[in-house]
Amino acid sequence: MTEVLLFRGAQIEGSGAADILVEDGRIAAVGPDASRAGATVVDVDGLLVLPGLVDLHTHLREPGYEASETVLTGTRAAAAGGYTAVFAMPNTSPVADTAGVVEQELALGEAAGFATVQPIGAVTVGQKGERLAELGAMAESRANVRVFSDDGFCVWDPLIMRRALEYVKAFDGVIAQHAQDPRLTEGAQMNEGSVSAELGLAGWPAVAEESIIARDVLLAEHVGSRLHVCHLSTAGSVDIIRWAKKRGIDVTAEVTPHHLLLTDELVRGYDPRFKVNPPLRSEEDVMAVREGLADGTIDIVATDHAPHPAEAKACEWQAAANGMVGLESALRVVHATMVDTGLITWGDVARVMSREPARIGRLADHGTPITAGQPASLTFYDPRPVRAFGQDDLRGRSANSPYLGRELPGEVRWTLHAGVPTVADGALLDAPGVRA
Ligand SMILES: NC(=O)N[C@@H](CC(=O)O)C(=O)O
Repeated sequence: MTEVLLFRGAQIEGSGAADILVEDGRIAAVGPDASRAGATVVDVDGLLVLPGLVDLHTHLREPGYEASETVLTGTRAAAAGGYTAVFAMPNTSPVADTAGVVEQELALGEAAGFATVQPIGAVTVGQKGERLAELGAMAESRANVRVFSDDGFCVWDPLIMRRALEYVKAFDGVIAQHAQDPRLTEGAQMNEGSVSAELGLAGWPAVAEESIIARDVLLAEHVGSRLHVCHLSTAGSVDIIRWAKKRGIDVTAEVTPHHLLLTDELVRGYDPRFKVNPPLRSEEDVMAVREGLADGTIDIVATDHAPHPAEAKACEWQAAANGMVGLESALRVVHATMVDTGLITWGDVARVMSREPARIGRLADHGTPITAGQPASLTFYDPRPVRAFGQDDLRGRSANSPYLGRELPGEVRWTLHAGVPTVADGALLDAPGVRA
């Protein structure tokens, strides 16, 4: 028996303040006067309640790269950021390209208990892009995989991409493409533009992303399958997705918090914390991805949480690894860039950070409405404080955050994973449900 919790005075977007009673992993009642004898009462006056956040793009690094992150440390970081489910990218060692590895990943998530871990399977064996992995076996495994990606690498071969799109139709799967033409980005170090020209760093042109997206939406249309585009970062990519959706192509797209906020101007300081794939782009691109998210062209925000150990970043720019951690900061960055700017509402935040990622990934029990009978995976967020993002905010194993020292609004106060607190009163718990 878990604790019965009564949250008093939570703000639900569109319906004002309400009390939320949580019992046995579910929302037992919602209303102005929900109550239960013996319930622990929690005053959440002034806090917003959101469906628990769902990240469609997390690198958990285990198995194989435990110096960067483990399933336990990564899901603790997730909980701290208000997430109750993460989709784990397959670029582990071994690569998650068989039923055995995705089932191992699932079991590690269940053992950790901080968030639901839904494995993503690799599209090709070893993510080498040469032949299809056992997509069907991963789909039929206990991990019930529906999202497949070679993220970190592009499924560059158009015939393999076509076959993958065709294959996953049988079980309503989706191919999540890392859109990057490898030839056009050989040796690339940063966005190709005026800053790269000035700094003399090899450029990573927008067209390397856009040409793959253009090809893939046409392939998805041709075979009548479902495509998801990972971490879209350029104005041209937004235009292509807008065009494809208008045409009725079954495509969805994600943007990362960092591409909503940061630009390639930051590379001038040569601080490898700002080195990421795809690279930080121009101000014009940032404005275009914000607009794309606001008008529904871009469906979701996904973190691309990519932890790296200190030594992979404490070196000169060219030698540094690509990637930024993002789970702990994502909601605050979306708050700053999209809500405080008036581009979207909190109801939209629930859609782009919970409901739609769960729907795209076909994940049950997440992104559900905040009504009686639904699973109690919830995030209580205080939008009022504004403070600098600091080391204390980082709860995973790696510290490669681009936001350290930057003022950001908001604070996650409570995270409930299936009714069990993982964050209580602003503090990440040592073990789920164990409060001091
Ligand atoms: N997004 C990143 O910058 N890094 C990713 C993989 C990748 O997409 O290169 C990682 O796994 O580190």
